[in-house]
Amino acid sequence: MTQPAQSDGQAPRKAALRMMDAVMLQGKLMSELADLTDGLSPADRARAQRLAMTTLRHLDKADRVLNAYVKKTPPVPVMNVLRLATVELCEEAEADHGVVNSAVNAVAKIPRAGHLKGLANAVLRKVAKDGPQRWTELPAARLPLWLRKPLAQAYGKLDVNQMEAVWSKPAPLDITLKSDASDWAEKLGATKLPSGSLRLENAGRVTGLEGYDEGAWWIQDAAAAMPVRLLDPKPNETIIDLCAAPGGKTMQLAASGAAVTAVDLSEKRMQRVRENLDRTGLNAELIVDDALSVAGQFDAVLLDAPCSATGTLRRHPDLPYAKDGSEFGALIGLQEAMLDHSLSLLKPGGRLVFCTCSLLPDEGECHIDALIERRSDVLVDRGALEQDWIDPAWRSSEGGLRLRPDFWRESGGMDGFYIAVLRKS
Ligand SMILES: C[S@@+](CC[C@H](N)C(=O)[O-])C[C@H]1O[C@@H](n2cnc3c(N)ncnc32)[C@H](O)[C@@H]1O
Repeated sequence: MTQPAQSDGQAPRKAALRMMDAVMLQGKLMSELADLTDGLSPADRARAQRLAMTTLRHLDKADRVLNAYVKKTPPVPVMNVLRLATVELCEEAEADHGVVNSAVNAVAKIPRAGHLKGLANAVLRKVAKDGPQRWTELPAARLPLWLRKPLAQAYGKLDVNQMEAVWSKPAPLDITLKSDASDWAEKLGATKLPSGSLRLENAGRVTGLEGYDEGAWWIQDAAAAMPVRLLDPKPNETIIDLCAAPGGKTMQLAASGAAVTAVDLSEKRMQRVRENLDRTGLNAELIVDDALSVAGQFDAVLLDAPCSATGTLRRHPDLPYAKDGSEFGALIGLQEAMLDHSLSLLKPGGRLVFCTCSLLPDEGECHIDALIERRSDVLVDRGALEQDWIDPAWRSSEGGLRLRPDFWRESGGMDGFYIAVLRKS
């Protein structure tokens, strides 16, 4: 098979711009846009994705640099060309001449905006001259207001600044080991985090790392591995994992020796769970269905409910620009229904871990507050959070665990998550 030829650098830029336009104008997530890099070599595809992600990560900072030179904001596709070029000049320190020329040519080809190429040229020459210095003086990029406002209400502006500082850097690679009694930290040159996950800086190609092929570990953010650590699964317990794909938590549960049933609505995403279990040599019964339709009685339930994913912005800087919060009301309703249904799957005395990778209290703390009000047979298990790797300040008043991106920030932060351990009488 002939490989697509390596390009001169224009193809990745063009693809990055197509992706940014689709995120900002059509509300698409980067994960839905793989077809926009069709025909590119693997190296160009990776570069296109990196350019788009880096520009989205620093978008507000690029706008603040550009605002000094742009009097009237041009249409989004033109603005995206300017933003990409600004990030290349200021964050990536690419050569001025190539970046400016490429951007001017890109603007010339935008339908009904070609006449703005002169503006692009003038603005970017100024950015090339003064932008890199200004870049170093600016604080980390701010989130769009629709998301910044509720986070500032929940955590205060200063703490949101700290979260934004963590989000301005790419995430390290965290992995979960199949068996804790192993020397993988040493073999991989990784740091062992207090919760047991391993962290690698600049990991490179994941599939090339030692232990990947033999399934000794899997990629999982340290925060995402905490719900199962708190569920504390035991061999032969029956555990149902609701909303399981791509299966990070399913593998943790299966590795404990529990009898695991994993449920996900998406056949395509469940295929990822199958592949992950095959690679790691772990077992679980897989059911493709709506979590609200499954029946049975289990010793424990893990509910990792679908949510806004606002805790995962380090790896998904596209999310604040693809979304506007309008879908979140429906998600909050679904989470409440799933929480009630999960409790119906629990044997008396059983335990349920509810979690979301969200920073919005409406998708975490508020659910547990409301649940305690409406169910006298459910208790929040505060004792489950008495772990030496849990900072007491992470515990919230209703008894759950609030994880934030700026926790462990000296070693690279973590995903935002909410976790509560519940017991049914
Ligand atoms: C946050 S992800 C789960 C991550 C997973 N627990 C892990 O650790 O790898 C949410 C999942 O919920 C699934 N989902 C959404 N609505 C669902 C429903 N009604 N029933 C079952 N699964 C659902 C999605 O397909 C998605 O895979």
